[in-house]
Amino acid sequence: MEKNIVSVEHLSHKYSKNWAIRDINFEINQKGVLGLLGSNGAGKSTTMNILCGVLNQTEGNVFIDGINLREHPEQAKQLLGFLPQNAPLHLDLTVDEYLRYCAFIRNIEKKQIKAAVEAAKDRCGIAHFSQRLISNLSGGYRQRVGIAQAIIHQPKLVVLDEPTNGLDPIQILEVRKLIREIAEERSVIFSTHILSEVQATCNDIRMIEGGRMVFADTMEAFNNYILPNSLLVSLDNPPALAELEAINGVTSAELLNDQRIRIRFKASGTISKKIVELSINNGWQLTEILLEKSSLDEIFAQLSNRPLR
Ligand SMILES: Nc1ncnc2c1ncn2[C@@H]1O[C@H](COP(=O)(O)OP(=O)(O)OP(=O)(O)O)[C@@H](O)[C@H]1O
Repeated sequence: MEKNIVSVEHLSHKYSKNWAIRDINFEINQKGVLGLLGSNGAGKSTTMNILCGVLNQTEGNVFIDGINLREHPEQAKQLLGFLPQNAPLHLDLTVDEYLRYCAFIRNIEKKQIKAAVEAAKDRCGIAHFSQRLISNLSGGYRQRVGIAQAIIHQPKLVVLDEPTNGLDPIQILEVRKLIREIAEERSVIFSTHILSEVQATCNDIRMIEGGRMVFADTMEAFNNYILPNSLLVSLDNPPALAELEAINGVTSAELLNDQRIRIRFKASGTISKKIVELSINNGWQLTEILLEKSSLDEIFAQLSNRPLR
């Protein structure tokens, strides 16, 4: 069986007196994209910084390809590339100068630096900007340069902290595509507070809220978990709530005002159809029907109260 590229065991960190993360545990496979989702202040950057050896944890262990990061930092860090939230770019250097410098500090042999720089530029689609000053690149291209420095030494794991922050919608799509491409050859973990970002890019998801892990599973399991389970209906001639609650699959009906009702139901795709049919047959005069989607805050609240698998 393949070894996990990352194992995080009982990780906790405290800044002065306050715990930022508590008892975080997860593992990452050798390939694919893992999304670390959490609202602002949830503990994503703290986790990422520890994972990359930039911050020393208060408790727990991180293993990169089986190597204890704290005990053997140099060996473990050779296996990973990191793009922090604020990309460590030197704006007054050209793309080539900067990447050559990154290759040098990554201890790539002198005679292999040119090839490493070319390969990273090709992978990230920036070869045509080799001689351009980084200060003259757009946000999306700067981020590509940031990703290029993270993969210049061909690491097995790439860690990206909020890599699409501050980009425009087209740049976001391009950076997401690049992330998926570089994950074909290695494992990528990236953090974000945007749910749709994880849904669009990741195979697996880990959610942190209030410093604790509240969800750890595949993207598919997550999407099934957050399927809508309530409907808002407006009826000009509504029946008694008990009549709605008697419909097979409905778990509750709540009157919001004279005509608006929230109907909660067990996972099933047929409830809306049934309500429309019953409205026609019974003269309830349906004027509006919509599936309610949970907000990210609601999802976090639900998940925080749910035991981890
Ligand atoms: N250097 C620090 N000193 C003290 N407290 C800190 C420090 N860095 C982070 N914190 C606190 O730790 C908690 C977790 O912060 P962290 O930056 O890890 O969260 P995050 O999920 O990355 O948030 P964001 O998306 O806003 O960057 C927050 O309450 C934050 O205020």
